[in-house]
Amino acid sequence: MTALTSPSFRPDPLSLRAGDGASVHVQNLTVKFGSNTVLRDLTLDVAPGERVAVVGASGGGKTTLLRVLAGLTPHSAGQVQIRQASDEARVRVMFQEDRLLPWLGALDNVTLGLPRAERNVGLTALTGVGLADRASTYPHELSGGQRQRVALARALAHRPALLLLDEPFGALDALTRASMHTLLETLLDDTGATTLLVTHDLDEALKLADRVLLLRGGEVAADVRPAAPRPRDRVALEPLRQHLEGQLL
Ligand SMILES: Nc1ncnc2c1ncn2[C@@H]1O[C@H](COP(=O)(O)OP(=O)(O)OP(=O)(O)O)[C@@H](O)[C@H]1O
Repeated sequence: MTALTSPSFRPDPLSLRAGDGASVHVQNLTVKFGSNTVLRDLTLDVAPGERVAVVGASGGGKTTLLRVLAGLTPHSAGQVQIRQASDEARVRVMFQEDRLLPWLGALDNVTLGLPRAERNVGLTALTGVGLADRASTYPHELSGGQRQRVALARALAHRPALLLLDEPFGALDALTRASMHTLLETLLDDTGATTLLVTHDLDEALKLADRVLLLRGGEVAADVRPAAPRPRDRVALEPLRQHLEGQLL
């Protein structure tokens, strides 16, 4: 029985905090689709609260890694453990498409699947993404950026210990994406969730992550930690960006 589901539990309406972020332990992970080996003997440890960006050429296995962590894709060999010290680790995924239900308003989309006792967190999350005044607005009445903010609120309202983001801003224009970066940084500081972000955008990776993992041929080709503190200065990161870019080609 987790503390979150006990009848006496009253979530703090001002907090989206996940508790401790989850730790992720992946050992000798292999994923094959038929004769295609997509992840090959991959070993990875992620510490609680760490933010990892996963980059790499198209088809390199980034989404597959995320889907294995989310329990959506079975693995062929190896071990995957997701642990949270104080609770059962909750895992949420956010995709490039918002995947909102068109017949539900924003708040109902955010609270869908939440236990009744936790529904008030939905409004906190919607407030966190700046859309409290659009609670009853339907997805088709929102812009693409606003829909992704609702999708982010939905992920955060579940207070995940592990947040998996698969190209969440890939379909947004550059300005909206930049404002989503700022928003995500603030919200992640609030939640403490361990985060894996799959992205094609090296600048996004270097701006948001504590650690950048480059996948190539189903293996970890680079695992680097930008030394600069956040918020990061683009100029200071340029040598590291060029180094990673060289390995992406
Ligand atoms: N369900 C599946 N069945 C068969 N093959 C699959 C399946 N899912 C992924 N693959 C294959 O696995 C490989 C890796 O795909 P994956 O989506 O993980 O790569 P990616 O690095 O996320 O690529 P992109 O950057 O283009 O999104 C590809 O060759 C893809 O065709």
